[in-house]
Amino acid sequence: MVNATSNFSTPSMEPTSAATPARRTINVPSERSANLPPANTLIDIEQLDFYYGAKQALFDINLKLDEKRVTAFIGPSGCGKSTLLRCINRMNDLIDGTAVKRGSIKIRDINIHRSDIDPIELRKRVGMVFQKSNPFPKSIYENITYGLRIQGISNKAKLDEVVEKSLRGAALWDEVKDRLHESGLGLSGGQQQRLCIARAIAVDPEVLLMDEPCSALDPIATAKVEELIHELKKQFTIIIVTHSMQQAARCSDKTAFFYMGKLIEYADTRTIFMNPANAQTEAYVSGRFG
Ligand SMILES: Nc1ncnc2c1ncn2[C@@H]1O[C@H](COP(=O)(O)OP(=O)(O)OP(=O)(O)O)[C@@H](O)[C@H]1O
Repeated sequence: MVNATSNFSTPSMEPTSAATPARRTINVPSERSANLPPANTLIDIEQLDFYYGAKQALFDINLKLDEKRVTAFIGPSGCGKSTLLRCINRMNDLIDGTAVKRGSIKIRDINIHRSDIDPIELRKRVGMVFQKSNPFPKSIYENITYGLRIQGISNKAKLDEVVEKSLRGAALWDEVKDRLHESGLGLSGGQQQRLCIARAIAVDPEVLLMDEPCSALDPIATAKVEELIHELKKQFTIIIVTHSMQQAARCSDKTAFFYMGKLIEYADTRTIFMNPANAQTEAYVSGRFG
């Protein structure tokens, strides 16, 4: 996936001593440059305040997410990355007491909280892949076709076509083409995660939200999913929450850094890791907190 890389250490703000932890060195692929051609905004988040009951979890988030690019959300535990991700397909609606109290999220200029928007339809357009792979206890074939069958599609030729296309899209076809009718639970952890990605893309979404999709995977399975993300962005807009700075640097075109429910800095990934504007971002990406 990645050809050339440039090594760097973030410039020091203070001398490293026994009292200060060693700084991280992040490799940012040279293709993650600021020279990407401009992209259209697909998702426009404005002045978003989000609450769990009385507790405010997101404060005045303003963020424009590019179409057919990969954006990484990074920041220390509890800063609101997953909350914001789940706002984008209204998954938080499923949690009692949650509310967007101010602001908006628009996808292609349509406010996703408009009264005529059906959250189930929205989630077809904005698919999600979770930290822990969660295949249904069904065959590989049925996992992929589940969403289509719910939509009333039962034509076998059509279902076969989508199964092959989705599994190829998730770089899993060659590994499972001879066992499509065996249980998805019989696959390895990495294969199960790619099966979940195949299931998500089978309904042809525009956006894929990925919440720490590799955190339960070994390095080889992680590398496969990262390679896949690189391929998938040709077709989908991808937003990935990750705790791995290396993963954000390898996979994403833009990175948003959050701290305590606020968006601190958002820029192309190379800038965030090599030349962040904000001292908190610099401290986080260089490993001095979080
Ligand atoms: N279901 C919930 N009910 C109440 N508070 C919640 C709920 N989910 C998250 N929170 C709170 O909202 C804040 C943001 O949490 P969130 O999970 O979005 O952070 P995060 O950056 O994704 O963290 P992590 O990296 O640990 O997954 C935290 O203070 C968290 O405790």
